[in-house]
This record gives sequence, C-alpha cells and structure tokens, in this order.
Amino acid sequence: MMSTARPKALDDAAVQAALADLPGWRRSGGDRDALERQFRFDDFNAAFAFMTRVALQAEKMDHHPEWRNVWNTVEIVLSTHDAGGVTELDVALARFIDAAAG
Ligand SMILES: C[C@H](O)[C@H](O)[C@H]1CNC2=NC(N)=NC(=O)C2=N1
Repeated sequence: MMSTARPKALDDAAVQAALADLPGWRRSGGDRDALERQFRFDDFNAAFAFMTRVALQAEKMDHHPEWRNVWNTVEIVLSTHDAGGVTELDVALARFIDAAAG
C-alpha cells in the first residue's frame, strides 16, 4: 500500500526550541502534546477570512488545525494525530498561521 512519509513527534527539547521561535504559542496541557494559540480579530468577517486562508493552506499541506471560532476569536490547537504529538508540520503550519493573522 502506498503511504506518504509522516514526520515523527518532536522530543521535548525540540518542542521548546520551536516555541521559543513562535511567540504567542504555548504547549497544550492534555492527553497529548500540542501547540495552541488564540487570536482575536476586529469582527467575524476578519476572523473567518483568516480561517479561510488557513484552511486553504492546511488542505495543501494535508495537515489540519483543530479550532474553535466564536465571533471574532479563533482558538487553534495543532498536533499531528498520526505521530501522537507535535511535529515539524505543526511548527510549519503555526508559522503560516501567524503570517495569515497579519
Ligand atoms: C489521511 C490524511 O492524510 C491524514 O488523516 C492527515 C490529515 N490531516 C491531519 N492533520 C493533522 N493535524 N494531523 C494529522 O495527523 C493529519 N493527518
């Protein structure tokens, strides 16, 4: 069966190092390792436009955020389900998300 190579979960030190370069992001507490950040926009239109930019990139990457939108806020959790933790894919998507948030 064909399978795409998936990255391995980063170890503790590597996640810390990635977070040092991602201001605003923190490590989720919970049953698995993840990165999370909350964003606030001027209104729903701005929040949803941001989500649309992220969604298109996520689909390109085949790597998708867990997120929750309430009017002008978007809460995002990133982890790689296949790896059971944080991988380079989550770090790359977090960087894109920061840029997309303007
Ligand atoms: C089949 C498909 O490639 C997988 O389910 C992809 C889709 N998007 C994904 N997104 C995230 N965040 N983690 C994954 O492991 C993942 N896997």
